Amino acid sequence: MAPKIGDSNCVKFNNSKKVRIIGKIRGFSDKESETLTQNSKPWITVKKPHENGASEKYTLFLDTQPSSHKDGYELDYFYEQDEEIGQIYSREIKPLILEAFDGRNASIIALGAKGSGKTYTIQGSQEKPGLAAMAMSEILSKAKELGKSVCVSLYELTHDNAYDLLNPMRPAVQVCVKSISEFHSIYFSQGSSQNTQKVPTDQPRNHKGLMVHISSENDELKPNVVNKINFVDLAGYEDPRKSSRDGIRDGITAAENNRINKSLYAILSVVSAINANEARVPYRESKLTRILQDSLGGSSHILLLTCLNPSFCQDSLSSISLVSRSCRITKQVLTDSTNRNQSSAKVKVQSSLKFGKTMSASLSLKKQIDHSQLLSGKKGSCILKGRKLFDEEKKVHPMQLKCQSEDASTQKCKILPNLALVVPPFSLEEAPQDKDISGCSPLEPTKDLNSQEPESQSKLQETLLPSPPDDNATIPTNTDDSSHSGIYHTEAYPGINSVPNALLHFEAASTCEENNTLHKKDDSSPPLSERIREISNNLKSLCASTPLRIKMPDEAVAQCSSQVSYNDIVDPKTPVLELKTASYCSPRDTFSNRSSRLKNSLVQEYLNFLNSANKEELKSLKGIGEKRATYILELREESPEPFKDLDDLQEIGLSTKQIKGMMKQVAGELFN
Ligand SMILES: Nc1ncnc2c1ncn2[C@@H]1O[C@H](COP(=O)(O)OP(=O)(O)OP(=O)(O)O)[C@@H](O)[C@H]1O
Repeated sequence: MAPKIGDSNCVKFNNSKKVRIIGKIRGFSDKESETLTQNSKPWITVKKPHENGASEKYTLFLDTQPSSHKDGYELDYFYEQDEEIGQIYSREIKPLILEAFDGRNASIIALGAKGSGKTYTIQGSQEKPGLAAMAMSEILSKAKELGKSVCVSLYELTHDNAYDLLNPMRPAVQVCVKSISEFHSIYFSQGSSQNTQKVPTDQPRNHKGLMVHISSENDELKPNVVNKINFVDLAGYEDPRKSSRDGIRDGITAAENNRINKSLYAILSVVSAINANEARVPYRESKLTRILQDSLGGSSHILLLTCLNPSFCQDSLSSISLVSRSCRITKQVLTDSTNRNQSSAKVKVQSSLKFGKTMSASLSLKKQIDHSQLLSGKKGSCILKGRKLFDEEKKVHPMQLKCQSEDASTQKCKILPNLALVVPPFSLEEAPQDKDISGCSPLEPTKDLNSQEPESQSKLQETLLPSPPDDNATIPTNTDDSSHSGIYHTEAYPGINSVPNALLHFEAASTCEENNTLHKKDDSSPPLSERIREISNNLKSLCASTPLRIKMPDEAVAQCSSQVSYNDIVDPKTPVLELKTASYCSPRDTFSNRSSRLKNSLVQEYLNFLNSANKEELKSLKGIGEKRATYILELREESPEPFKDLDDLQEIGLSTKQIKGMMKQVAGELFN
């Protein structure tokens, strides 16, 4: 029986804490209980806050955790094996229901290794309902009391395509639910009853979501306001390196596993960015994060529930490691990323000056940085590392320098117009017009996409996906403004008509990106020397190519010359890309532009190599011996691509001088 709202042990979310990360070790199944011996020892030890000194966190210690995590994994709360789902419900979910009726969206996301109890906890069964079913009971009775209506959507993400479980072949379905028995018949009979359909897939691992829409169509004061609570049962995390020789594990190919893991990393990157209050939240990196966007960003609350297997499980260890990083970053990582933003802005200013333009930019940020603390203390460096591992986009692109904070009025943010020779990432609206910079034509979806994107999916996405004007901004959820509510009407968001196209474009781009990743992950990746040769050849073709020039809109350039205040900021505009074959560029300029591009691609190849090479290949590099190679593999276990820029090599104990030396050697090999 679900507890009633009003219990005293509810967790109180507040505005500054949008993300709460909890853990649950699942109970033994009957079969497991039979095989337990008296000598079976728990593999997880938990330190509660009062045993943890000043920390308010729970710390988990797991058997065989890597030395890089000897301090354990921090979580906001931890539910023991014998604690019931009802306890999680009363403490964690009830406050979110109250908030949803108050206008705040919420996402409850369960992740963990395969068999860690995610489905049991989120969905459960008719006999033992999970969190979603318990919540529905409460939501329905509260909706009745307040005269609101409740609809649900059930979807599944397979091969990164979204299917509506209520009818995968038709446009997205929202089914109005009036009673809990009606809900049970929909929810617990997925794929078997006439109400629900089997998704046309052979995929045993997929993400499943329940989206509950609470709308106030009968409410005269706030008509058409919709708020959402999402329950997401993510596919189980599986270490990408544990596939069998033929690349298949549990019926899943290595490529598919990478794709699934990529969407898990994407959701953690989003949570991590929101947790750190970062200006850019990478919603666009997976379809799931797009679907959940308006229930993750803005004032929404996120509850990340990490499910753990009761017996030793390497995948559980890896998943807690991934999650703990999103949890730890709040304070230190904000300063770290802030620091990066600042230095990145400085670099851009300097490079602009080099190009002879006058610019001014400054960032006034809420949190001040104690850089020495970050770099000196061991913990600091560990946190720095953790953040780096999730920092998908190290350099803040000036076009993305949009300050977002709870108290915007106290902040000053300046847009730094861009003169760097970097083509900015396109926004969804701009995508179709933009030149393709990734090597894939945005207007030509891949064959795979054509074959796997039936019209019904686009329609589903049209309904499920919010259509924010900008990937960089989180969507505010405001009960007083229907345009910000869960359901996006085309009148409110004129851009929504372009979503299916834009989505295709997004997919095409991400498919390319994925192909690159797969290429990187390929065990048979060529050794560094071969890659260097490849770069050398690329250089030749690069030299033969047409120079790219980026033209700034006049008004933006004009703004550069004077100080810009927060209020003056105009929406950044994508610079016009011009292909000028006839324009004059001095040979020296051409040479330095091209050699700096060559340098960048060489560095990138080197990092790719570090992110994918095996131990022996790593040891063939100058400065990397047995110990460092092992540590690199350990880092890769925690994150698929731990090295995103050269500074990250400091994590493996290399000094700036050593890193330079390594790169010189690599570059020198080009001429051997
Ligand atoms: N608290 C619990 N008590 C007893 N049995 C449990 C508990 N939680 C999960 N189980 C059992 O453990 C098994 C795995 O659980 P479940 O299917 O929920 O895992 P999962 O994480 O969703 O797995 P997958 O990633 O494969 O979907 C099931 O047989 C389930 O009944």
